Amino acid sequence: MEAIGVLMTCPMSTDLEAELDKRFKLFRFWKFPEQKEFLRENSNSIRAIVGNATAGADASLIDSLPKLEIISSYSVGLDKIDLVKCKEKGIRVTNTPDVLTEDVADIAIGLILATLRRICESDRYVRSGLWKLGDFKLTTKFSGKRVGIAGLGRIGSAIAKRAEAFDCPISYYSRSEKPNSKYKYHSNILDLASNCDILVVACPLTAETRHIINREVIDALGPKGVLINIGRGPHVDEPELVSALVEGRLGGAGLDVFEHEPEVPEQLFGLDNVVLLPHVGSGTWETRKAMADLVIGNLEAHFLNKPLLSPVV
Ligand SMILES: O=C(O)C(=O)CO
Repeated sequence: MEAIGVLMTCPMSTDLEAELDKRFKLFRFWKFPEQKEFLRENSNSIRAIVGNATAGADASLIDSLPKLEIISSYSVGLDKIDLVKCKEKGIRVTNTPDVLTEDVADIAIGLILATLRRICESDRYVRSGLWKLGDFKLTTKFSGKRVGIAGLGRIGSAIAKRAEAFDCPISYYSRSEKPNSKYKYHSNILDLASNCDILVVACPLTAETRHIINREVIDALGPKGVLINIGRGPHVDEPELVSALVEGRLGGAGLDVFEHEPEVPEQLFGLDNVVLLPHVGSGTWETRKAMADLVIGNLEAHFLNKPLLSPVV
């Protein structure tokens, strides 16, 4: 397979790069400042793309690669890939489901605890020597709080399972009710937000779910409510979120993703009721290795004419 050209869209894992280098002819797209010229020269040798949650494959990249057969994404989310175009052109698409579910659900619970119990602020309190001047302020209990989940897929369900261990009543919103779920279903996000203390965004980003967390939803969650986002930044109308937090109309937020990441609104930096993470939901050695194995496994399966391991298209 050494002659098969694989285009990696951005830096994502040096281990994955090394493994791809061993098996394929790997092109590192980000190393070519003149990308148009690069594509003119190399488009006929590229048969696969490896993308991720930062850089996938839009219609123009797909159209510029006449020999493209498969996009193997180093992510579960597919919002950076033009799936309609792939279907039209018969290009296969794979992602990395399941292997990252536990890590992302763990980080959601971590964000809830860090936000309610002010773990990051407490840490800063100790480091800065303030403890010697007096005890830290009281914080908010997590156990027993009503947890609402937008999107009860693999990750949403894993978050629900974890929150159950904290004795939290769980409810959820999704496009349709899950027939076998024991959790309370709300057919719209506004009802969910009005009936929970902590709202967790765990759905895929689509045209339908873009800005699903808007001003109305934030106001329904209210000054004691907390928003947790481990989905995608564009699920949230970010300027509305920032103004609600600054004005005290929302109780707090724990965010792993941002609308224009890695740009983060600076108004958030001064707020102690907000915990900010640099999109690290799946960022453990164990999970990233499993994701890399899946990316390679899918490419090898495709080029050996075997069934794909995690096909989407
Ligand atoms: O896999 C994804 O889509 C991620 O965002 C990982 O955190």
